[in-house]
Amino acid sequence: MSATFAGSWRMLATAWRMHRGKTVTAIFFVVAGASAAPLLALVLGSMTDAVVAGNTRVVLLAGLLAGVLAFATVTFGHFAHLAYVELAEQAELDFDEQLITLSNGSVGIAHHEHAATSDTVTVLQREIRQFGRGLEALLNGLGLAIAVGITVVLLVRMHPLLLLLPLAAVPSLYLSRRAEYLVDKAKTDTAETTRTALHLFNLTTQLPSASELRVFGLADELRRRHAGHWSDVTARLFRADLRAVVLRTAGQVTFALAYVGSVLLLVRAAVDGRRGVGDVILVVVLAAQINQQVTATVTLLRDLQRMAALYGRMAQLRAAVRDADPGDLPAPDRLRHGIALQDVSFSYPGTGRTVLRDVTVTLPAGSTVAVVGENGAGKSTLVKLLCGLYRPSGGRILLDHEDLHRLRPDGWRERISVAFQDAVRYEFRTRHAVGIGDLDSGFADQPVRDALRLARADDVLRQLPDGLDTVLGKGGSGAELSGGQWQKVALARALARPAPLLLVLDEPTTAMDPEAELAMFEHYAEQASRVSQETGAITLLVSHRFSTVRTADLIIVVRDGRVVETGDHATLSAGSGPYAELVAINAWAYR
Ligand SMILES: Nc1ncnc2c1ncn2[C@@H]1O[C@H](COP(=O)(O)OP(=O)(O)OP(=O)(O)O)[C@@H](O)[C@H]1O
Repeated sequence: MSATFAGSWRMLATAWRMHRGKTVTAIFFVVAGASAAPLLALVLGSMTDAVVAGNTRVVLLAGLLAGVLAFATVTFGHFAHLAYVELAEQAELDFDEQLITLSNGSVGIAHHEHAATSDTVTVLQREIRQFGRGLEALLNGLGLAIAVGITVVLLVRMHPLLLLLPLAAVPSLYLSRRAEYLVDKAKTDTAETTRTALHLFNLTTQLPSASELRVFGLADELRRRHAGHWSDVTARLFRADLRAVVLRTAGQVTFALAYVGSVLLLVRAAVDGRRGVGDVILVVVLAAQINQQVTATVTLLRDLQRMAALYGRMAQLRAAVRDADPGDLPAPDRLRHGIALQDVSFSYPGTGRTVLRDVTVTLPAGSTVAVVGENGAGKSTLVKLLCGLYRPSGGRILLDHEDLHRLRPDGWRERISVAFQDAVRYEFRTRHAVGIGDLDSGFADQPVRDALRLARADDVLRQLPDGLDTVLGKGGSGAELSGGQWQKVALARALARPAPLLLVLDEPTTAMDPEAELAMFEHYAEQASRVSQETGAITLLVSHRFSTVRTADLIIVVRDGRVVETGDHATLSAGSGPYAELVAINAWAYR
């Protein structure tokens, strides 16, 4: 219960933060509307007594007052609704932003790997949309508390035993809480299956997978799996809902019995002449209202508990993404020695498998380094560690003798640039899809054009109907690009950042032909070597193309998570180690 109160309090604080005037307006109308209902019962009772006594003046006055109270009961809720519905929308936006901030706010991306965190995010994405109902429940709860207070006072005046009537609501409330817990638990338990079903749904309805689905004839198979997962989720949620309904019904039956008892109590008193007809009317109306109040309380509590759970999940997420001791040193202006990996090992969170082990290698300042190895060797993982997206499970990464994790994370991120293997396709205007690589440039024409030129993407730009202002992608009037063209845009984005200390090109050019890749890389490396004289910048290339790799100052060969060889092309290819083997296979494949 204390979590529900804490959640309610936070919800009120959220509404207050969104808009004070609207919060006060909503509270006023809800409270006034709710108080009007029990007062209406009182006035109706008095009016009935006045009718029986033939007192026309009181009948008229009470009638007028009853009209005003009935108007307030019926309409004030709508006025309140106007105020809180907008508050709720603002709050939902605020939650969306918090969720985005939390998902992106940590130094690394390790929290995305934890199934529990992923499930929390899945449930939050859905529950955030319920904030409006939660806020409505909270405001109505306030009104209800006041209405119940007035009702209790009026009932006790009639007969002390009638005080038991609201108490009869307690089992109902308890059982409702239990029911809510069961439903909430079922949602958490089914979150993983829901996520899989959503993934399958996206696969079967979206463009990126459409071709493979047709070629492999996967549509029926994926539809079957999707249906299977959804049926499983639906069945489990239905079972939880069923148990919840049984519990809630049991609680309400208890109250219904108490209601009938109270009315009988007053009817007997009226028959004995101890009470007037007006009192019977008052109690009949009040008891009916209590019934509504209890039903409303049960629903309200359910919504409030759901909101409390939302705040709880938000706190869990905040704790999950909080980084242990993020560094606070500034990133260096230049690299003097380079980046040294010392006995680095790594396992992805939640897996017991070591994908990098005992990696000890130095990337000298000012050099061009190539990482080669078979699929799954650990090349991209190495890149992610260098970017600070994960912390090594063992060993250290030193930047000029300073541990990478002692640096302020955003400081280091400002000094690196990466074209990832699976680069994001930003369906933005071209100037934005490239310009976000260097937000400081303000998406101006020249830097974006320079980056596109550096990435050898001038041809892509030439065919865009509105030049830099062409929206990329399928959506609306967008221009869809080929896989290689998307890669060039991603590469331009990485190259847009001026003078990074570490530029990583993680197979960003697989869709380019080898000559184009080599020309791009040589052109870039030439420019980079000029800049790196001053800054000691390192260019790290992950590639399977030996024509490009051979130009690197240092080649690192990774196999099964270990660095098995380092050196330059001439030395390594002259030997008989893994690199020479790979070169021979490559030469044979391309002969
Ligand atoms: N997010 C992840 N969670 C768990 N394991 C992962 C994750 N990403 C990669 N791995 C595993 O780590 C190992 C190394 O993967 P990595 O992507 O670093 O290889 P790679 O050398 O870049 O391969 P490729 O040349 O195919 O891109 C693989 O066995 C892979 O299954």
